[in-house]
Amino acid sequence: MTPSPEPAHDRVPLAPFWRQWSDRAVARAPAGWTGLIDELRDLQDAAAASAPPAETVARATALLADARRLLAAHTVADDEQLYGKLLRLPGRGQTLSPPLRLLSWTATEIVGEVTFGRFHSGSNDAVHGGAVALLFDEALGRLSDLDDRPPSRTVSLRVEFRSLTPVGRPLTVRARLLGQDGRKRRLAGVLRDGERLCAEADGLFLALRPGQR
Ligand SMILES: CCCCCCCCCCCCCCCC(=O)SCCNC(=O)CCNC(=O)[C@H](O)C(C)(C)COP(=O)(O)OP(=O)(O)OC[C@H]1O[C@@H](n2cnc3c(N)ncnc32)[C@H](O)[C@@H]1OP(=O)(O)O
Repeated sequence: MTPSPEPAHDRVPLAPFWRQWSDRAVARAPAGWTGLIDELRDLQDAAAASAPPAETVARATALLADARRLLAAHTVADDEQLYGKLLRLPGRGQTLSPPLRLLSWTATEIVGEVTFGRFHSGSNDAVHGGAVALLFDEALGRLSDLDDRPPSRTVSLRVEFRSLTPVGRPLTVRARLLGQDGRKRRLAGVLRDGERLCAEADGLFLALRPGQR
């Protein structure tokens, strides 16, 4: 299959480890795989936003159970899964966090755009705080491992919620690498709705030792 990467994402430099990880998943992904993931994301938003009558609930539940059985018949080990591994796509082929569309990047800073759907709403059309933290983990994690830096893992992530983060609007996320000390990388991020600051974060990421899992 050929998931068509957005032009900007296609140019993001991937370190050898991640290139191999992603290319292997791309090579194994069947035709239509990214369409399935997009449908799943839209389904999550539609379910969160709906208040259907009982007949619709029964029909949708049966359809979902059918789809679940179809997929479960092809369960593979974590190493073999495709979900989340398509690094050249904004959403990486996963639905846990909303697609992060990179607009620009250097070795020490990325700027991206993200739109949270109803699935990530807490209440008041505002994004759940845990989903905001998830976005920061994703954005800081991508910058931490960008270019030729070895893979890292989040050790700590602190989020300050400055104002409500709206659902359904394109937001800007900016992540910066503040410094590196051996295996330790300090990163910071801000999330804005236009000029308004929604949240900011700082995180510590630790590069894995060779062979470390
Ligand atoms: C399109 C572009 C794509 C680019 C391509 C990117 C692809 C990528 C995409 C994925 C983007 C998603 C990104 C999600 C990333 C996760 O969410 S990772 C999952 C969440 N994190 C975890 O589960 C971590 C769990 N913890 C661990 O696994 C282990 O504790 C760790 C992190 C491996 C560290 O263990 P270790 O190697 O044994 O390290 P250890 O010797 O304990 O500590 C090393 C140093 O760190 C310090 N340290 C350890 N913990 C702490 C702490 N909490 N606070 C301060 N210092 C600490 C130690 O004091 C020590 O310092 P020194 O003594 O060396 O000065």
